[in-house]
Amino acid sequence: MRPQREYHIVVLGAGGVGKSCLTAQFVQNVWIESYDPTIEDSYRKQIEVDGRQCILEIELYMKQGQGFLLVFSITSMSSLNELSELREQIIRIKDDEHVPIVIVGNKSDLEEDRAVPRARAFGLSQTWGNAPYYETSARRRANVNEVFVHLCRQIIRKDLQEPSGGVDTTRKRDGPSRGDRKRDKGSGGRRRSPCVIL
Ligand SMILES: Nc1nc2c(ncn2[C@@H]2O[C@H](COP(=O)(O)OP(=O)(O)OP(=O)(O)O)[C@@H](O)[C@H]2O)c(=O)[nH]1
Repeated sequence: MRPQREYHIVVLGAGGVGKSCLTAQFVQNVWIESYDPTIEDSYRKQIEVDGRQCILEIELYMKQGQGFLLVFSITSMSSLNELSELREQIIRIKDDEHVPIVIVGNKSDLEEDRAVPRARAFGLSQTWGNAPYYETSARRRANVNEVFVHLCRQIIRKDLQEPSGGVDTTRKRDGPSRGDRKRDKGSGGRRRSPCVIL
């Protein structure tokens, strides 16, 4: 079997778009109506992508992230508009125009409240060099695996071109626990708060 690699993913987007719910669905297969920060500490997931075992770990720090899920809510145009600035920050911080990004329009179960036409989000994805665009529902667990797998696949592809990208899975982790980070978020405001999976 191919060796395991560990990849760092960052989930970003405006407050309330569903970052925590998407993550909980992906990692734990649960729908959390009202997010409870106390169950956060086991977020780390091993998946197989194209025959490779990958450990996904979501990081708080953009600098560490190798792939980014940029999440908005299809019920909020402003949440889509916030993504452009986030992408610029990512490119600046990573110093890489081609950093793996997947755009995620969450809350697709709320079609009747849609404020972002699909074509609008798709248009944005095209201006970002055809970044993949998915509509997801954390509530219905629609397209949840797909966004993480697609992002992981992009990271793998990049990792194969620039092999220093992945992280040795035996390395020691440092930094605060996910719970600490989530609590910090409360004092730092809701905008652009990352969802951290460890
Ligand atoms: N209908 C619907 N509601 C959702 C979905 N995903 C999340 N929500 C709701 O949206 C609200 C915010 O979800 P969170 O996952 O906490 O959002 P977040 O982006 O992590 O928000 P912050 O922690 O503030 O950054 C919650 O009330 C969820 O129940 C979805 O797919 N469909």
